[in-house]
Amino acid sequence: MKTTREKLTINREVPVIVITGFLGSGKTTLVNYILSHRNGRKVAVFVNEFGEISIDGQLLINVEDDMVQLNNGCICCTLNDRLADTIVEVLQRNTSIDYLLIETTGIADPLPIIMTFAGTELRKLTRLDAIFTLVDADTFSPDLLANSEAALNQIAWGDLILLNKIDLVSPEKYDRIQKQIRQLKPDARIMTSEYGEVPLASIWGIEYSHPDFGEQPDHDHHSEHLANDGFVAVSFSSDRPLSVEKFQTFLSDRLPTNVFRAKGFIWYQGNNSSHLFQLSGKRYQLTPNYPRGEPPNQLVFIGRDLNRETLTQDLQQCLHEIPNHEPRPIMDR
Ligand SMILES: Nc1nc2c(ncn2[C@@H]2O[C@H](COP(=O)(O)OP(=O)(O)OP(=O)(O)O)[C@@H](O)[C@H]2O)c(=O)[nH]1
Repeated sequence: MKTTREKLTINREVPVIVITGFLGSGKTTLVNYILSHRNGRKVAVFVNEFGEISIDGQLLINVEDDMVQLNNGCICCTLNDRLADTIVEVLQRNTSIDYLLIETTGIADPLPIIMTFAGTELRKLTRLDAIFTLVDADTFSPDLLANSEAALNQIAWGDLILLNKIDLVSPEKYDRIQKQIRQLKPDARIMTSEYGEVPLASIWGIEYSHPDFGEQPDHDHHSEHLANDGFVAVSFSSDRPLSVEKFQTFLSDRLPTNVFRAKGFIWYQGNNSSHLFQLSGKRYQLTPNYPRGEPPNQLVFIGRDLNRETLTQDLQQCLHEIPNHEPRPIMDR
């Protein structure tokens, strides 16, 4: 790691925006909004996803060269060192980058990430401008904070709390959530948004965060939140189409109540294109006409104490049966 950094000769601090927030709160939506309003700025995006299959990476707009996917682990714990190395590599490769945008997983504790910027050699190369914490106004409840250390720390460390999905809540619920957030963080800057649409003046050139933890010893800023919060991701992929009826029945009758978030691409029998499937809390949404990737069915389910085997079997049961079909291997984890 040190060797790579020693080679780097940039004498400016590249501003960094960290986008955090609980599962399904709207982080990817906000990243896309920011990217579509970057006005010529060169933005490198780092996307961290929980689960082996990258879905968010496929949903981001126009970032082919300057997007780095950090999968199968969480940058606030197992991938922490890799994040620092990868950032150095990207800055080295592309010295004209104006901004770094980091999208955390929904179960990330932002503190170790802040420490990566503020307490390692990265503080000489980057400047942590802002930590945006998205809160899903629809699914938010004080229970979430009581049961998830990550959700609590996301609010505690956010420079700006973005109360997103405001279209889904009544003014009374909105007032209640605001009060609940202020109980935790009395001086919170709170903004509201629909689909991450925020005034651009609140994004570029904001210098909210100035933490300086001094140089920290390596490996000193890992988090135990995954073990504490008990979240697991179950990924499923298949190159056989799903039966619409069977998948709908699965969603209404068999989907475990402890699934908090699901996302991915699904291909129904008889369709040429895929659907984007998004489930957050109790709501789900299917958006048609997504290009069929390989394999065309890619799904990730995230929740607490999920029974991997049962969920995988249930999804396999949703596949369309082709008469005399020779079973092909299904990649599941
Ligand atoms: N009604 C409504 N839906 C929204 C809004 N913002 C985002 N969504 C939807 O919420 C779902 C989750 O949004 P994402 O942007 O993928 O959320 P995320 O925080 O990246 O989710 P993770 O992948 O779990 O980290 C998608 O179906 C979005 O279209 C909003 O303001 N209102």
